[in-house]
Formats: sequence, C-alpha cells, structure tokens
Amino acid sequence: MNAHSPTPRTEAVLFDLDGTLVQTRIASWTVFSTINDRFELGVDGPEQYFDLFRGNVYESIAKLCRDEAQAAEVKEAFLALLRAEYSPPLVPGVGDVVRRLAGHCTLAVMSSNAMQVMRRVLTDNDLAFCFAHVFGGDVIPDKRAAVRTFLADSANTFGRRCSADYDEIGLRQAPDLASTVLVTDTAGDVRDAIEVGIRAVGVAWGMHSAEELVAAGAEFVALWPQELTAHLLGDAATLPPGGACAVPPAGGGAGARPDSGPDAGCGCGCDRGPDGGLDPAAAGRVRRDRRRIAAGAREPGLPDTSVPPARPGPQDELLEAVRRVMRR
Ligand SMILES: O=C(O)COP(=O)(O)O
Repeated sequence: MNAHSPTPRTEAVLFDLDGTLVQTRIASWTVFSTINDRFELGVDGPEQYFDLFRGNVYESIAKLCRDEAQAAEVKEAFLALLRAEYSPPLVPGVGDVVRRLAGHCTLAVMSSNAMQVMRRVLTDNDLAFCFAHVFGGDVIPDKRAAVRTFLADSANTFGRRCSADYDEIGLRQAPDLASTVLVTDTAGDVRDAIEVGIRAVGVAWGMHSAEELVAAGAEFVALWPQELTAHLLGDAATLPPGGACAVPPAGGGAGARPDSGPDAGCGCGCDRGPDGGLDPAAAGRVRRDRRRIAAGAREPGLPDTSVPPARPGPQDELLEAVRRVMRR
C-alpha cells in the first residue's frame, strides 16, 4: 500500500500474542532457555532465539534438532513448560486498545503458544470476552492455516463485545482479505499474512525491529499501542459504535470491569460519546433492541428470562418505601 492510498476499512483484527499483546522478550526466553539447555539446542541468547521467529518457530526449532523424533519431543516439552510457567505481563495500554477495537471489529488471537496460556493471559487481564476466536499453536501451528480458517468461517461477522455472548446483531460486513489485518511483532507472521493475502501491521515493542517488519511487508508499524486504534479505525476511532457494543459485561467474572453493574457502561469502553463521556441513552437502546431480538428467538414454552421486569412506576416506588419503613 503506498503512502497516498487510503487505508481500507478494517472489519477483523487478528492479534499475535507473544511480543504483541504481552511482553515476551524476557518471559519467553526464560522458558525457552531451559529447553535449550535440556536438549542442547545451541541457541546462545535471546536475540538468537528471536531469530527463530523469522519463519514458523516450530519449523525453526526442528532444524536445530537431530531428527523428527527429537523435534516432536522438544516441541512437547516447550509447550508443557509454557503451560506450567509462562505468565507474562500485558503490554502497557494494550488492554484499552483491545476493548476499543472490540466495539468495531471481530477480534481473534493467533499464537504459536498453547491454548491454556492464551486462556490464562486473556482471563487474568479481563480480555477473554473481547475476542471471538483464539487459535493456539498446539491446535493450529501454522498461522496461514489459522487465518484461512478464520476467513472461511461463515459466522466471522459476529464479534464479541467484552461479554461472554457473541454479538447477535452482527450488522457489519463480512471480513475479507482487504479488511482483515494481522497485528504482530515478528517478520515471520508478517510474511504469513502477506502470503495469505490479508494486511499486516507491525508493533515495535516485540521481537523484531520496525525496519524488519516493514521489509517483510507490514503496511505500518505502531510505536505505541494507541497508534493501532488510530491506524485501524481512522476517523471512526472517535465515533460511538453501533451493533451490540453497548451491552455491559456481566457483573463479576472474566470480561467484567470493576465498575460493571446494570448501569455501568460497556466493558469495551465503546459506549463513549464523541466527547469521551458515557452515552447511557444509546447504550440502553442497544440493550433493549438486543433483549427484544433474543426474546423473539427464544424457544416456545420457555420462560422469558431475557426481558427485564418493567420499571416501577411512582406508586410502586411509594409502596416500596412504605414497606422499607415498616421493616425497620
Ligand atoms: O510473533 C510471534 O511469532 C511469536 O508470538 P506467538 O507465540 O504469539 O505466535
């Protein structure tokens, strides 16, 4: 994409985990160095380890091994240690960026790391329900295959708005090659994205340099997480979202903000008006629409739990006040 062509609209953002959402330069090397020593793989330090991500990391590790049997053993041991010990901190600012993007796009995570690690990292940071899909290296080790699986999913229009349920309204365009972006810190991932035909955006805080990410084909490299919002949403970054984004997260549990409750705003922070203030009227409208749709779709014969009780009128409030006084 040249400097003069407008950035196409973004419908789906696929995030890499290590080095993109979480800080990994120390945490991942610490785990790998144990494996490196145990199997005598000959990787001398973190920079040499990061080199393994210039291609698919498991293929790179296999080249260091005696044979296929040892490569399988090393992969299993590495994933087991990641599952047991790897708990890296989130990149500062990334949580807000993810919540903001969740109001506009379908989000996924694609990682060479284990599913169990992705679950731990995303739930510990209250981000699990901002993502509609996760692809782990122990399920789909090839990110090109993961991207193709995502694009082929007929339900990939339905995102998740930082609450457990999926967006049932799904009024957006289906993601295609031009509107799907992989956000990553490694040249190997950028090349995978370009090979499949989607867009790639780099981040400067991970394993590979901004220059290398651009050379691999990244259309842009973010120096700070907040630049991702500006680049991916453009003018829409300041607009309140449509769809079901204004549904607040369920109180408590993963995905809920500390201040969440019936009157709290959307967990993705996307119910902010253009001035940055909460827009409860719009949030309430979307919630009501959503309940109506859910109520219409419920199975006949089941109690309607989706429709909230009617608001008490002034007489009910008076009665309730009298009851409270009598109880004292
Ligand atoms: O960017 C990379 O390739 C490494 O990160 P991942 O383990 O999340 O895939």
